[in-house]
Amino acid sequence: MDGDLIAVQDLRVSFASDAGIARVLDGVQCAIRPGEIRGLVGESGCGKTTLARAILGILPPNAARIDSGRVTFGGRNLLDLPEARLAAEVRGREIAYIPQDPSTAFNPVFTIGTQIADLMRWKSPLARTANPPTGRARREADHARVVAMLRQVQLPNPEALLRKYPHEVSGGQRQRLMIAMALLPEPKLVIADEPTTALDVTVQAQILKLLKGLAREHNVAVLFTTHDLGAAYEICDRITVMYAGQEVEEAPVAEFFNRPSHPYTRKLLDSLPSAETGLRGIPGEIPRLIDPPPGCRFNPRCERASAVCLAQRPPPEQAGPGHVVRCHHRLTDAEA
Ligand SMILES: Nc1ncnc2c1ncn2[C@@H]1O[C@H](COP(=O)(O)OP(=O)(O)OP(=O)(O)O)[C@@H](O)[C@H]1O
Repeated sequence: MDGDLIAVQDLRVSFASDAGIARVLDGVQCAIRPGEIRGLVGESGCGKTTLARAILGILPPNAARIDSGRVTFGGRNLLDLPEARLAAEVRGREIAYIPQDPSTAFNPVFTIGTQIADLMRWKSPLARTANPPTGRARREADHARVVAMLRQVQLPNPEALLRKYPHEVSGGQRQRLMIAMALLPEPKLVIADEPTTALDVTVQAQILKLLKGLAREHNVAVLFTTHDLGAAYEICDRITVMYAGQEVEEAPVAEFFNRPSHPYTRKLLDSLPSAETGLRGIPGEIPRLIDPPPGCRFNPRCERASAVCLAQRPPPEQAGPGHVVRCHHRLTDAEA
């Protein structure tokens, strides 16, 4: 759609393994507007990380294959862009990445300051200005940006922190550093892949609040993958639900929680623990992606499934403003 920052269209990705070919993304559609915070939710193994990695061009080269699709960003199809251009122009610059576990993102043998200086050497926004300063002037200007950004992510005493090694700071501080490093190149999109999974609950909430505040302040869009619906509720404008490699529903956050249209979304919401119901799982199992169910992949677990659900994947249908659902038997308002 016109005005989208990024549009993933009909993306199909498969992984080769000894057991056969797993069709991990099956015709995924997902478009994000500038400045929007988008949640990508679904159970473990539904393909969230694979979608994030496909956008960034960092799928494992020997195992993964892109079978079809487009990722349109800035008028280009990122899937067609040569790796050298993707690395130089897009990844870590226009699209930044915050990984699940920040401890693996740092090199343990260099100080944090050295690693951030290295990032700025390649990805500083100053390098993109008409007459960038050079030599010492550039280093000093970049350093001032780094210190200001560390203050924005609420890391106290930035100068001392830059002299530390990654193991000398806490997990929460490392994740704040990752957010700072993602924002320093002034990207248009940040892909945050389960960014708080490795942290304890109170720190998680602080980091999510920080990420949301900074994304708004810098007008950066965020693709936030999570299996935690509570976290998605806290920070997202819109939510896309994936099931076994297919996106099934997309809705503005209030609509998502109040008026879900897809039976799977309903079950996901019902599986949230509450005082009345306790913990409830979703009956049945996630399908094997080597021989997935035909049509709508949720059909074996869906009480509403009929012959058409096995014959054809439902096309996207409008269920409200900005609300799209793929279901042959979607819930009515009364059932939602
Ligand atoms: N390198 C790989 N080789 C083979 N299969 C893979 C590989 N990476 C992922 N897969 C498979 O792709 C499917 C989707 O995995 P993915 O990590 O994208 O899911 P996810 O929704 O991000 O899960 P999680 O929430 O656990 O991170 C899974 O079935 C997984 O086993």
